[in-house]
Amino acid sequence: MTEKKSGFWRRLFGVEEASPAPSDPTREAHEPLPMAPADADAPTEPVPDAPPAPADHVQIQDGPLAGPPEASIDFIEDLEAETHPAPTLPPVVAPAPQPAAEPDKKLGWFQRLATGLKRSSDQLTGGIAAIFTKRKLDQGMLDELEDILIQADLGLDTASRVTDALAESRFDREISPDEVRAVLAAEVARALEPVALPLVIDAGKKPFVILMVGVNGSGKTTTIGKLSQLFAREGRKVVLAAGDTFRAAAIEQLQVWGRRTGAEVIARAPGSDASGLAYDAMEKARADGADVLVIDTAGRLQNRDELMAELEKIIRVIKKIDPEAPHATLLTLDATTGQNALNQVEIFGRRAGVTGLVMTKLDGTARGGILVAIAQKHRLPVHFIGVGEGVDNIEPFSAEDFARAIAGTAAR
Ligand SMILES: Nc1nc2c(ncn2[C@@H]2O[C@H](COP(=O)(O)OP(=O)(O)OP(=O)(O)O)[C@@H](O)[C@H]2O)c(=O)[nH]1
Repeated sequence: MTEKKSGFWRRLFGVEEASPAPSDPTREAHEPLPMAPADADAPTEPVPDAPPAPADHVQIQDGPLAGPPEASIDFIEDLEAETHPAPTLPPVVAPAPQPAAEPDKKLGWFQRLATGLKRSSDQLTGGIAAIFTKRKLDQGMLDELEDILIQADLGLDTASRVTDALAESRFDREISPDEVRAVLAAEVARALEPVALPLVIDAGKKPFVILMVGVNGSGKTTTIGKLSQLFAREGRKVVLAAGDTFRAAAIEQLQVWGRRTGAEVIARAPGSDASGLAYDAMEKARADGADVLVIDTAGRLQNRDELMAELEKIIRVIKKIDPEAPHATLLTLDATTGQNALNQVEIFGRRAGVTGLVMTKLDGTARGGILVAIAQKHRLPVHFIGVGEGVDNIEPFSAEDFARAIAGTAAR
């Protein structure tokens, strides 16, 4: 099959592909990606050397923060009500732990997942249907399939595995699109299985500290709202820290989520020192006996060194109170950013010690296969995926469900 494997690269670049390193045959031979252009407009907060403010300087702002009218809570809620009717929420105070998902609830989630991944799935299944038209499987069809899988951002490794599996079992025999989709689902599940790991909240850590990091607009604050809802349903006491101190609207957005999910929100005025706020939030969450503290941070492009240094400072300050914290550092990745997400994982991983991933906005792209490429390259746990803005659009990540949804095969 060596002739087939070189097909995509030869056709694309007129050259043979580089072989993966023999020591790690499952990794892709990715060139370092070009950095995103520097965001010259992003505000740069000075990082003072002074130690963080003592706990009694905590400002918990119950009322609206100062800011333009379009950043007010009322405005945001009115706007959200207009554009996204608020989902019905359960009672916010100490709900009882939920039993395991019932079959129809599980099916409901799968349908939502399949709807969310429809663009990616349509792209793949449409391409497969066009190639596999009751003909005997030949090399040309395998090459075309490989192109489609690579265009869907699944990565060369998975694309090759799928075509190899088909070539081994079905070469020169008739094959239907359904059979190809089944092989695709199996290979995607196989690639994702090792990284589909739940976010385990260690009840022995009080609070269990989660730091959310990611580039601007990748979905940190929305994911915090969803997680807060999830934790509240599990009966946990949650505190949220509005560490995105650059944007008044981000602080207020978090306060809205806090109100909706029954979580206390620790905030300071816009422009405050983010590491000082993180310190205050740690002390307050600890004093209150919170189970989970989730710290929001300002979005930052991974190539902005001074902003990445600020993130490192936040982590250092958190460790002054609990050397083991943060217990989880979650990177939110916007699926629509495509290949740049690979670069984000690498740099945030190096600077902030990312422990797990949340991929958001999979409903907004036809190239959701990027999750598979990331899983194979970086091997970081994928805890959750986002397929919608609503508070209920979160569920622990399941490799098999994702694979079936993206390959357009039926639910289990
Ligand atoms: N369609 C869709 N939209 C999402 C999803 N997750 C987040 N969003 C939207 O993406 C936009 C940005 O989300 P935020 O949560 O504000 O992102 P952020 O990372 O906190 O942004 P910054 O504070 O600018 O760094 C909002 O309009 C969200 O509603 C998702 O899974 N699907």
